[in-house]
This record gives sequence, structure tokens and C-alpha cells, in this order.
Amino acid sequence: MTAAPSSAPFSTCDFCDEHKGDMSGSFRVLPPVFQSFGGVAAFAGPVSTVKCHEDNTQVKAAVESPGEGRVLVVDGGGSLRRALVGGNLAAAAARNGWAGLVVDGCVRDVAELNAAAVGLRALGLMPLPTERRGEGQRDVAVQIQGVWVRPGDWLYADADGIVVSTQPLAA
Ligand SMILES: O=C([O-])CC(=O)C(=O)O
Repeated sequence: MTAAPSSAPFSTCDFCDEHKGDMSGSFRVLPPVFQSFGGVAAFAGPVSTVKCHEDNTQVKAAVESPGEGRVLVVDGGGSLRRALVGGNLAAAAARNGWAGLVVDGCVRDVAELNAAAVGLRALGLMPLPTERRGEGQRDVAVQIQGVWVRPGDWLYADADGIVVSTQPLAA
């Protein structure tokens, strides 16, 4: 049993203790390449996805729509060349009830991100924004750092890491 941070209602370490023998693929762990931004340290919820490449049109549309406690997983292909989320989109995500965002790509406006009441993980900071060309896909299965994540999966992020499950996990 691992002590959870006082504010987190769950522990990814505890989930891993319980599910480390899972060979079904139902329980997955993302590689430890994400940095934590955003004003909420731990977050969880059902997954919605965006798949895009250096174009955040669909990310903007998603965070400007009701989040209903979900986590937006953005497959940006790991690109370090453009920021897919900045202060405005993080604030919109918080305002519209998204629990958090996991971005396989970069973000910008670090001070504004950290002031937003939303969880956020991303590969790093990059001040250059995208060009919005209207491209990208919504709610398709994506691969994040080689791990499949599907709309309707459950995602849990805390200070130790990020896990994904086809079923909600009991804290
Ligand atoms: O609008 C963008 O492309 C990203 C950004 O800077 C913001 O969210 O504030």
C-alpha cells in the first residue's frame, strides 16, 4: 500500500500493484515522459480523444464544448515543434468541466497553464503555436507513446504516472 498524496482520491501505484499481472491489455501504463502542468495535480475520468499533427483545431473545439468530467487525450504524434494547448485553451477546458488533458506533444504559456483549474500532462513547453487548418480527428483510437488509448477508456493521472483502463478502477 502506497501513501497517496493527501489531495488525490486514488493512487496509480496502488492500481499498478493490483493490476500488474493483467495480461489482457485492459490495464495500460503510459511511459514516464510526461511533465505536469495545470493547477490540478491529480485527475481522472473517461477518455475523449483528438488525433492531430501540429494543428490544434480539434483540440480547441473539444475544450470549448462540455467536458462533463472527461479527460481529453491528444495524440499529437509526439511532435515537439508546435504547442497544441496554451493558456486560453487550458482556461476553456477548466471552464467547460474537463477534468484534465494529456497531450502527446507540447504546450505553452506555463504561468497561465498552472493557474488553470484543470489537470495537464504534456511532453514539454514550446512557445510556437500551431496553424489552425481545420485538420484532425475526434474520438478515434489513438496511440500515445506506443500505448493504445480509446474513447471511453478511463484514465488516471497522479504524481507517479498515468494509467489507462477499459473499466473504471476502484480507489
Ligand atoms: O490558441 C492556441 O493555439 C494555443 C494557445 O496559445 C492558447 O490556448 O492560448
